[in-house]
Amino acid sequence: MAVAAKQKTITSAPPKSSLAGTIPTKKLTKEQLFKTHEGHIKTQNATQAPNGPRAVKQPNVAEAYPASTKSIKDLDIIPLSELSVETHHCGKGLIVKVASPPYIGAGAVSIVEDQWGNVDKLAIYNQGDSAILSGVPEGCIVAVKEPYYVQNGAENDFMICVDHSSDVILLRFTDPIIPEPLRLGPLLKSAAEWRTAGDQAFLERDFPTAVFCYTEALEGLEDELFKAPVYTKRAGVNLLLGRYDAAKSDALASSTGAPTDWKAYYNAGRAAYGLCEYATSKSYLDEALKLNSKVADVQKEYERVQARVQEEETGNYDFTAMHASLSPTNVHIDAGSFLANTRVADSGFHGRGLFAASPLKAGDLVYVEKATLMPNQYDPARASAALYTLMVRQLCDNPSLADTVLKLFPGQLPYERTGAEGTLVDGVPVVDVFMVEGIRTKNCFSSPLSTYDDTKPTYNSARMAKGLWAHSSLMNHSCVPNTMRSFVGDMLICRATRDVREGEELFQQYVPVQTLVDVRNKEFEEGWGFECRCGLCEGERRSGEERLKKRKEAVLALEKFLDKKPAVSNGKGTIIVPDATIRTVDKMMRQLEELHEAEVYESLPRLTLVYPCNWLVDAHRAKKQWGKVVKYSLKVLRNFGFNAVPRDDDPAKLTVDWDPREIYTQSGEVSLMAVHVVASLRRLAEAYAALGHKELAERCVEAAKFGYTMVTGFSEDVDALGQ
Ligand SMILES: C[S@@+](CC[C@H](N)C(=O)[O-])C[C@H]1O[C@@H](n2cnc3c(N)ncnc32)[C@H](O)[C@@H]1O
Repeated sequence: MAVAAKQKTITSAPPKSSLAGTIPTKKLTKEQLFKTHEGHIKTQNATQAPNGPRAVKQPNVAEAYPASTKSIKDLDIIPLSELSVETHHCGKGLIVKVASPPYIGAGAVSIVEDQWGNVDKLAIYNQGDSAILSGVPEGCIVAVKEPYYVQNGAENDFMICVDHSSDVILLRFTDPIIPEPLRLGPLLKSAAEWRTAGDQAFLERDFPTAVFCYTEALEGLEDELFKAPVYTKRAGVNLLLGRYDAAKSDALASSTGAPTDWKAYYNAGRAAYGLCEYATSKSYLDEALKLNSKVADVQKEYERVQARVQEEETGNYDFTAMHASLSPTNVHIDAGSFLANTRVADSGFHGRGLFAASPLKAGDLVYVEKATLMPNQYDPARASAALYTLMVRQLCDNPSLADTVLKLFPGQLPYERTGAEGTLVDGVPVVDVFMVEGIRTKNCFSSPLSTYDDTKPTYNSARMAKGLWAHSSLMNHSCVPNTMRSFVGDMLICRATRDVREGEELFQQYVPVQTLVDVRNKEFEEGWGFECRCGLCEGERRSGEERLKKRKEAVLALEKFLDKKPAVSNGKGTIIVPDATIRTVDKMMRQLEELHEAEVYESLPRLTLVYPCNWLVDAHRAKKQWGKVVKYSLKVLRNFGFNAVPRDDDPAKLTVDWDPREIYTQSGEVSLMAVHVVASLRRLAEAYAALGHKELAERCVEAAKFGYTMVTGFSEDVDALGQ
C-alpha cells in the first residue's frame, strides 16, 4: 500500500481566503472534478515508483482546530453543498460514498458523493499504512466528523481537509446510519465468505483489508468457538501490522480454555513485547510454556523477554555489542529500559522532574531508555516530519501509547482541550494532530546513530534523527547539569557527571549552551518558554548589566578577530600561527578574563573563555610549546569549572592515591561536562608527557577515559577523537 510521493511539509500559514466563512457560489462541476482527478492519477501512475516513502503533511498550527470527540451518531448530517470555506463545522458531519480511486500525495485525495448527489473532493491525511483509509477504497462509505473545508489554491477549487486521522471513519456497509441512497447492502453475506475474503486479502498481503474482512466475519458469528480461529487470524495480521494493542486483545479473545491456548498466550506475549511491556509479555509466555513447553518459538521468545526483564531490573547492558550491531538499517536495539534509579516527582518550580531514587557516583548509569518512538530517518530535512508522522500513526495503531505520550503535552493550543484525546470514539482512538505536534516540538531529542561515532572527526555530525524518549522528556534543563546523555541507536544512555545525592533533582542540557547568559536564555524562552535559574545563569546575572554588556563586546571582538585571521599551514597539515597573532589573542583573552570578577566567578565556569583558550592550546601545540599547552589546557578545564586537575605545580598531589573521578567529583556543583573536557585532558597528557611528567600524563589519560565514558555512554577509546 505504500506509494511514492513528494514530502510535503507546511511550515507557515497560507493566506486567508477572501471566501472564508462563506459557502462558495461557484465550484468545479462534477465533470471537471472527475477530469482533473483522473489527470492527477495518470500523472501519479506515470511518475511515482511503487513502495517509495509515503508523503507527510505536518499540520499548520496557525489553522489549528480540535479533533472531533463526538460520535457520528450525535452530529447533524449536512449536504456537501452547505460547507463553508475555512470553517470548522462543529456539531456537523458528512456521510459520503467514495466515488473514485485515490490520488496519493501528502494525503489520499478522492472524489466523494453524498446522498443528495453533490460531489466534492476529500483529502485524508495522517493515516497509517495499517489503516484501510490510507488507500481509501473506491465504493466505501465514510463519515467525516466536524469537517474542515478549504480553498485549494486554484479558483473554484475546494476540498474537505481531514487532518485528524480520527475525524474520518470507515462505515460498515450494514451500518444503519448510512442513508438509503448510499446503501449497497452487504457485498458478502455470510461470515464464512468474509473469512475467506480475509484469507485472500492476507495472501495478497493486503493486511488492512484482511483485518476489515475478519472483523466483518466476527460480527456475523455468534458461537464463541467459531470466533476463536478468526480472532487468532486477526491477531496474527495485527501483529504483522504492528497494531499490538489489537493483537493482544485478539490473542486473548482467541483462548477457549483448551490446551491449544498456548498459541493465544504466545501471540499475546509477542504483542505485549511489541508494546515493550516486557513483564506482561513474560507472564503470557509463562502461561504458553505451561500449556506446551515443547514449541521452540515459544522457548526462544521466552528467553528474549527474560533478557529484557533482566535489563529493566539490573541495568546490565553490553553497550559495545549494541554499538557493533548498528547499521543504516538496524538502529532499533532489542533492549529494555532501566529506570529504577530515578523517580518522577513535582519539582516545585519547573513542573514535573526526574529525581535520583538512590545515591549516584560520577560516571554511574542514571538510566537507560529505549525510544518511545524514533523513526530511522537521519536526514535532517526529513527527521522532524518523520517523527511527527510516526507519532500520529502509532497513536492510531496503538491507543495505549496515549497514556505515555499525551501526558507530555506542554499545554499550548489555540483551542480548549476536550480531554478526550486518546480515548476511543466510534471505535477509533481520538488523535489530535496539532496536540501531537505540540508534544513533538517541546519534547523530542536529536540523536546521532551513536554519540561515540559522532565524536570522531570524520563523522558527519549533521546526520541526526529525531525521537521521543518519554521518561527523559520529564527531566528539566540546567546549563550545568549533573547528567549527560548519549545514544546508541534508539537507546538513550544517561550518566551522572558528578556525585548525586538520593532525592536530588536530575538535570540535563536541552541543547549545547550558548556562552552568553542572555543569548542562551533567549533560546530557552523561545524554545521552551522558561528562564533558566541554574547556578551558572543566576551567578552570571549577578555581574550586572554594564559588565555583561562589556563582556559581550569583548567576546564579539575576539571572535571577529579569530574569524578574520588567516591560518598559515606549514605544508604538512599543521596550522602555524604567527607569534604576533598569538600575542594579540592572548592579550584579548586576558582582557576578557579580567571582565570575569572573582566574587562572581570564583567557582563558576567562564564559558566565553573556552574558545579563545582552546585556540591558544592549538596554536602553541603546533609549535610544540608544551609549557604553554599545559597553561592553556588548564585554563580550558578551569573555564568549564574543573579545578581539581592534576598539576605540576602541586607535587604533593602526586604522592597521594589518585582516582580519575576526582576531577569530576571535587569541582563543585557548577561544572560543565563536555567532550571538549576530554579533549583538553588529552592535550594536557600529551604536553605533560613531552615535558617528562609521565605520571601526570597517565593520570590525565585516565581522567580523559573516564570522562569519555560519560560522553559516549560506554567507550573509553579516547583515541577515536583523533589528533
Ligand atoms: C520537556 S519538559 C520537562 C518536563 C516538565 N517540567 C513537565 O512537567 O512536563 C520542558 C518544560 O519544562 C519546564 N522547564 C524545563 N527546564 C526548566 C528550567 N530550567 N526552568 C524552568 N522551567 C523549566 C519548561 O516549562 C519546559 O517547557
